[in-house]
Amino acid sequence: MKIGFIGAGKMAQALARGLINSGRITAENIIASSPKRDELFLEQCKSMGLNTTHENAEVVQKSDVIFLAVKPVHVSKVASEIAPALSKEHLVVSIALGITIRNIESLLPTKSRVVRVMPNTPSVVRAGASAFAMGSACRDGDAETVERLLSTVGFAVEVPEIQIDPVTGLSGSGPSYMFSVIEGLADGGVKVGLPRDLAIKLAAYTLLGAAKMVLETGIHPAQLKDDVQSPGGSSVYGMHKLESGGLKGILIDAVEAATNRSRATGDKALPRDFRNTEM
Ligand SMILES: NC(=O)C1=CN([C@@H]2O[C@H](COP(=O)(O)OP(=O)(O)OC[C@H]3O[C@@H](n4cnc5c(N)ncnc54)[C@H](OP(=O)(O)O)[C@@H]3O)[C@@H](O)[C@H]2O)C=CC1
Ligand SMILES: O=C(O)[C@@H]1CCC=N1
Repeated sequence: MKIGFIGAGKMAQALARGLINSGRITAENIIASSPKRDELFLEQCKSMGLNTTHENAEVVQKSDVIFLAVKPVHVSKVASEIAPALSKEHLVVSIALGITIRNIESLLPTKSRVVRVMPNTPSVVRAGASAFAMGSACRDGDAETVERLLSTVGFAVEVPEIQIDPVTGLSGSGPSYMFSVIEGLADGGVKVGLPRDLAIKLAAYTLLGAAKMVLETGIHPAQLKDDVQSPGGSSVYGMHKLESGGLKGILIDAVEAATNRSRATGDKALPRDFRNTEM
């Protein structure tokens, strides 16, 4: 299978690197494009062994599966550039924030096979979490193709499209929240006397271990939390501080705010005069 990325930025590179590291796709079967001004991203792709180009249409010509990995504001322009090169044999996978399948379909030739995916950057270490929703012209087997691709870089699940904005608020944006949690825990460790590099490692392993316990034991996180807190012990004192600061409430607010931002971005990122050309 030949994979193309239109947009060679952070998320495209995370997916490409994860795919290559999985051993299932080789770098020479991946091509990425970016505008001429963007030499840095393309140089990074070249150093991974990917084919690169400044022409978006070339990505389409050389790929079976084409990831639209550009910011939402660029989707409409990119769609108009690739539309003439698209055929019904291509699968177009959009990872753009907020942009609905209906809107992407309306920018491409009729019956274009479109999938909307919300991945996340831990795909780079094959610990990603992606959700995807299928477009109206997708064929039998397309969902399996997407699931197979995404599950080589982590967890992948098909959802109704209405859930993609909430997924964006949680797992799409979530790594940024968790990096801040690691940074904050590490700052705490440094404050009480740990060396910085050790504090960062301990914080990261703590998140990794907690996440693995949730996934591998199937036990509810509240029970796992209770199991750490001895009566009158240290953890409940720490927890009291976190809840005094409204930890769970602030996390809920964060997911909701990011979800709403995704919805609002989709509303305004595309021009009103959607094109709909014949294939
Ligand atoms: N980063 C993340 O964690 C995640 C991002 N996403 C989504 O993925 C998409 C890309 O995000 P991200 O990788 O972070 O962004 P980046 O800015 O890192 O990458 C976007 C890339 O698209 C290029 N680009 C801009 N215009 C065009 C064009 N006309 N044709 C081809 N390429 C173009 C940019 O070039 P230049 O820099 O020169 O403009 C850049 O290389 C966004 O829609 C984002 O919402 C989804 C999930 C997670
Ligand atoms: O913040 C963003 O725009 C993208 C979408 C999800 C994660 N990053």
